[in-house]
Amino acid sequence: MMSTMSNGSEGKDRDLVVVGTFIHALGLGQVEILEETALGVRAGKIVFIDKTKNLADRLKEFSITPDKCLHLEKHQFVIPGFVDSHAHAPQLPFMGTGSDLQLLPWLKKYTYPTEAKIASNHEYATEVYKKCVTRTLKSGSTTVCYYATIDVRSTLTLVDIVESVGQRAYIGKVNMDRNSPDNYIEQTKDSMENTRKFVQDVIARKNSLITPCVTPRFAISCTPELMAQLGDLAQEYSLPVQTHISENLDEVKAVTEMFPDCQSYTDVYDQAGLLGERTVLGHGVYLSPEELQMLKSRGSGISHCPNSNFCLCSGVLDVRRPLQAGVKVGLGTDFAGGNSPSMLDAIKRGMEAAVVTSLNASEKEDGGERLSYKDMFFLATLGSCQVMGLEGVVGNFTVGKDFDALVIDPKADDSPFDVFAEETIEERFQKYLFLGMWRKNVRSFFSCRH
Ligand SMILES: O=c1[nH]c(=O)c2nc[nH]c2[nH]1
Ligand SMILES: [Zn+2]
Repeated sequence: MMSTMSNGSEGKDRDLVVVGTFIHALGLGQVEILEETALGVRAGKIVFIDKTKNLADRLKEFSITPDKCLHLEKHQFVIPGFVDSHAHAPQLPFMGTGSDLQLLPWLKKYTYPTEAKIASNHEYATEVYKKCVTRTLKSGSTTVCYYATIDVRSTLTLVDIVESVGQRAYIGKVNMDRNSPDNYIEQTKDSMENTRKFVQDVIARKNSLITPCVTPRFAISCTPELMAQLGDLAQEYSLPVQTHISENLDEVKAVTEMFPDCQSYTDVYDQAGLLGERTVLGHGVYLSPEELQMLKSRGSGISHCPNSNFCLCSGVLDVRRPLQAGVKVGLGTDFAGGNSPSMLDAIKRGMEAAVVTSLNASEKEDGGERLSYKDMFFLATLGSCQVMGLEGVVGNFTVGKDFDALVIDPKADDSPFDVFAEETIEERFQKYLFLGMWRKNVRSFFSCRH
């Protein structure tokens, strides 16, 4: 059901015009359906979007020959590639297991041993990362914000693999200099030196699709000294930052006790200079109104990870709270805390979280209307882009942005849902979001150069 259209590495300079139906989000709750539309791409960028009836004029204007036009079938439609704003590449081996524990014991029992094995066994790391990137790409995530491990060599291998398939990614070498197992911990000095080495290596590749991301794991596993130096590094190289915040009550309590001089969990990161306009904070379930105000003033955003919040019994984020506070929000899979690499799954879990939070809200604290599938689609595309600072690059179909898209075919062989002549495009689109399957319904990706 999912198909990918590739601009192909050799095709980056080629012209392409896609003719058919396009569906994208313009903002929260705002989904636009463009039927009988022609979208022109030159050197990977969208150069025009017009009604099909004006196609001949547009081809002339851009000196494009008709053989460059790809006419989609009536039942197919194009959506932006999904943007997974929070994923752990080395956790793939245990995805789908380990939901018996909550966050802190889960890290000890499942996560750290798996990540330590990947950090010390390069062959294994290569196998896991190849499988991981294949999974995310086949799920329709053309952009991913990845955590790797503390090891530079294998994290660079993840960069190689992501580069080889043309996925867009932020990739972070994880930093951990305390409260971690003896075989999976760094000295502060080594952590910084290795991070700088990693950053410089990735920048030297000059691949505009891949950005090194400063990645202190979370406040519990990083000293204030390390976090402050990482904040300086992010500023020195103008880098994005990713970390976890306020995911689980035991975690929040531990952070509060560890940092008595900070006003809040958010203040811990603020004091370290880690809160900027491209800071992606995973979870944010228990943030206070004051913390949300601080995030808004710093321009930092939250990656909502509903699947992981359910699987690890962390809690249920009422996404309306950060949104109403003016904080940017995107959607993430957070595998293997979450048990799926698919953003279609994240959308479904996000809908479930929206139901739970609206049922739980008392009349007095009514947060407004329950979020809709349109809101979830926004979070999974443009919302995640806003959090990652990529809203000017991808996330929807706008002239000047990169053409980064999935061609959805509801009638693909073995499609997990049925279509009927009388249904509207919008109904078919909803069916895809709730019943579609990543590998079956996507026919091709655009902008992934593989
Ligand atoms: O969901 C999570 N996954 C992790 O790997 C992690 N590390 C710190 N906090 C975390 N939360
Ligand atoms: Zn995570």
